[in-house]
Parts: sequence; structure tokens; C-alpha cells
Amino acid sequence: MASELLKATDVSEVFGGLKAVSDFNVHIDRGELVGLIGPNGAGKTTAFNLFTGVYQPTTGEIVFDGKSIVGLKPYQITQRGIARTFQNIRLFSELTVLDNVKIAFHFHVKYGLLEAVCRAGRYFREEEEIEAESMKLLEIFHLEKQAGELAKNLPYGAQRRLEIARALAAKPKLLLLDEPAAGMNPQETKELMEMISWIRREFGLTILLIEHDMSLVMGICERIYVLEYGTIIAQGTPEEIRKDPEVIRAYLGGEA
Ligand SMILES: Nc1ncnc2c1ncn2[C@@H]1O[C@H](COP(=O)(O)OP(=O)(O)OP(=O)(O)O)[C@@H](O)[C@H]1O
Repeated sequence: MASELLKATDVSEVFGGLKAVSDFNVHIDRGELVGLIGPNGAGKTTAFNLFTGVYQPTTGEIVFDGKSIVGLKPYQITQRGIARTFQNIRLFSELTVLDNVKIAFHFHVKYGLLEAVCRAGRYFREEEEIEAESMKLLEIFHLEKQAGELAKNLPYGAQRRLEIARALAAKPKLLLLDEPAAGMNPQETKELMEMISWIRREFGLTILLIEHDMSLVMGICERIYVLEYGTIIAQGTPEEIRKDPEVIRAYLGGEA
């Protein structure tokens, strides 16, 4: 189907004897904002690692933008258009905020090594453009004033926002966010929700989001998949998920 951007079919991932993911079937249409939830150890991050080439599926097929991505290395998948953030923030902590974003833009530069070494015209033009685009991204995430600071000196919530800005610099079609609100206070979480909705519209993105903060997931996702012990036990709109007896049993502890 033309509108389908990502489709995982019968995917499993086995570590030793443990099936971290099994009979895993998900599909995400272009432009959708989809949530992936489930208890600790359910296999959510493993699914992201499968979509980004960190792990290869033991069985099954993963198709992105019409082509299989099984067997591709992480950088090849980034070039195809999938970018991600990590549960445990992975910034270049000793680089500035600006440089963290500029690095990701370099996936797309057109100047060659020789031009860079010789500091030829195209090198300077592209570097200027990259700097300007990086600053625009920092502005979106309210980080422009900290552009010159080392990433490690940013407060935690700001580091999380910087990770998303850096992921966007790779110009992805699909953005995978692994617990973007982890460690944020309620106000920061609310602002982050607004940013995620805004960047999706502004950049025409498709987003898959892992999140434990239920208000965030229910508030912004159109569709939600629920994982338990590596298997999808439910999928549907936030309203359907809230009422699903399997989900209430497995994940919400009867509070829904
Ligand atoms: N590289 C690995 N080697 C062995 N086991 C692994 C590996 N990666 C994940 N697992 C196991 O696979 C299962 C799923 O882990 P995963 O991190 O995907 O869960 P999760 O849903 O993201 O959990 P959390 O919400 O705690 O982050 C767990 O039992 C985990 O211990």
C-alpha cells in the first residue's frame, strides 16, 4: 500500500533462549503518530533496535518505504530515512550543542573531501547553510541561547530536546522516539508534547513513540500498539486501548 511507510511482518528476535520479540506485526502509515507501550522488558527498545539495524531479526521481514531494510547497517538505515533518539541520552557530551546538530547534517552534504580540505567555495556555502539550518532547529527546541555550551552542561530536559533536534537534522521520514519525556517534569512533558505534534506537522514526519507517560501517549498518538512479553497484545486508538481488558490487565494494572 502506497501510504504504508513501515511494516514489520512476523518479526522475532531471540537472545540465547529468550524471545525478546515474537510474532511481531506492526504497520505505520505515512504521517501517522503512533505509540508503542508495554511493561518494562516487553521488547519496545528491541523493536527500535530492529528498525534501526542495531539488531537483525532472527526471523521475519521489515520493509521501510517500499524496500526491505533487513541486513542493512544502522548508518544505511539512517540514510534511507529512519532517525531515532535513545532511552539513555546519547549526545556527544564534549561537543557544543550546535556541533551536536551540525554533525547530523553532514549525512547530506554534497561537497567532497578534496573540496573540504582545500576549503573550496562549495564547502563554505554548505557549511554556512548547515550552521543556519542547525540554528533554526535549535530555535524550535528553545536551545538557541545554549548553542555554544557543551552538551553535557545542559539540564536533563534540554539534553532530551537536543537529541530530538539532532535526529531531525538527519532529515528523516520516520522518527523513532524512545521515552522522550523520561526524567522530565509535568511542565516540560507538556511542552514536549506540543513540540512533537508541531514538528510532525511542520516537517511532514511520521513518528513512532515509546513512552511510559500515559498522558503523553494518550494525548498525542492516533494509534497505539501494546507489547507484552515481546508480543503485540492490542492495538487501536487511545480510546480503544484505554478500554481494552487485556491492556488493563497487562499494563495499566486495572487503573484505566
Ligand atoms: N542484547 C540483548 N541480549 C540479551 N537480552 C536482551 C538484549 N536486549 C534486550 N534483551 C532482553 O529482551 C527483553 C526486552 O528488552 P527491551 O529492552 O526491548 O524491553 P523494553 O520494553 O524496552 O523495556 P523498558 O521499558 O524497561 O525499557 C528483556 O528481557 C531484555 O532483558
